[in-house]
Amino acid sequence: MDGETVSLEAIVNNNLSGRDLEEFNRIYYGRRDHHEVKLKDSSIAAAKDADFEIAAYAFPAKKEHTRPPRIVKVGVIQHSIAAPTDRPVNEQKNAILAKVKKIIDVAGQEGVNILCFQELWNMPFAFCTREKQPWCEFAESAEEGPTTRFLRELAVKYAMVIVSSILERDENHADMLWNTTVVISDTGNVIGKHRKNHIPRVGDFNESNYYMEGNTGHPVFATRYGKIAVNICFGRHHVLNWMMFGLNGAEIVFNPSATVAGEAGSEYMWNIEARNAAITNCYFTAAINRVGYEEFPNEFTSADGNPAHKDLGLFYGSSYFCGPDGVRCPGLSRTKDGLLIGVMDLNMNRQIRDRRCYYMTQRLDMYAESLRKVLDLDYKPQVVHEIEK
Ligand SMILES: NC(=O)NCCC(=O)O
Repeated sequence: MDGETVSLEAIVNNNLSGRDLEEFNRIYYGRRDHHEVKLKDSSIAAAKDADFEIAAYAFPAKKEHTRPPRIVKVGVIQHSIAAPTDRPVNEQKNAILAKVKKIIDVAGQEGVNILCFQELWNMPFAFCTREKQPWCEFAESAEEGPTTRFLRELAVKYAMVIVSSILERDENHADMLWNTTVVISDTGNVIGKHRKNHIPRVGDFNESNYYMEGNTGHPVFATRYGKIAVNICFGRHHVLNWMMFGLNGAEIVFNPSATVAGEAGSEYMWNIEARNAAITNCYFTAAINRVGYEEFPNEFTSADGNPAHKDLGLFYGSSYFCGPDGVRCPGLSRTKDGLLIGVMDLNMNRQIRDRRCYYMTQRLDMYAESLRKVLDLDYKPQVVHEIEK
């Protein structure tokens, strides 16, 4: 990935210093100082060895009289694929698992409590191709498949909740495929799963050829470390999707994604959407994207007049966290594998809710009534015209 911009942060840090940099940080990130958290020397060495970036930031809340702090260490991993896409399915999958295990081990040693990966992390994002073979063979059972079994052991070993986005094959329902995120408890049990609610039909994202819109609603998983939910990739463009997780009590919402720099993925929106969701819903968000180019054996087009091509473009990484106050940390790089850790005091959610009253001022009743009317076949938009006199 020579020649690619490394990150927005690199551009800013290479060009600003002193008061200008502080002012940029205050206005853009929401605070002058990123509250960097010190990492173990062994983690830094392991990251260097395995060639991934590692960074950690704190999101402290105010001290309260009646509740102790609720500090949770949250980790997200972004990574590229690990073997060419023309290799046998299991070779490709095992290569990714082996590579990512090194990052999970570092997260475990850093005491990460909840860890989330990018969208469909154990396979190439092959849905651009529209080919069914061999890509459908990456699908596995959410509860009993090899990826879940692999992670269950690590969840127990590190007392870590793991949020794993995979291509699911539901053998109990006629072998159907789903884009599913599995939530594995620190006990090693599968707490539950959520299926992607909004399936893209844009650019090369031809996912609707493979799976349908999810049927699991907006579940919030009550883990030992906090209540979490998953808004899978394209769902980040849908504000009501984010809202429902908040209404169901989510304290942290993960957005495992696979998105590219072009119009279909809209890199300029990436830094806004999960951040806006954190603000309007007063919860923490974690946006996680894939990294690198994934070239497929056969060319494909997207019926947009552009020449046929073999890859979707650059998956630009840039994973980040945002707090309910809208303060975010620097993102990981656009080009490199990475582990980002956020040390979050979940007390901040209620503190911000009390202060800003966004839930209290929400007017759900008014919107429920308006939405009911919009769904009527004979709905007329509420547009007021000037009356000519
Ligand atoms: N994976 C996925 O839903 N990508 C769609 C493109 C985007 O909006 O990011």
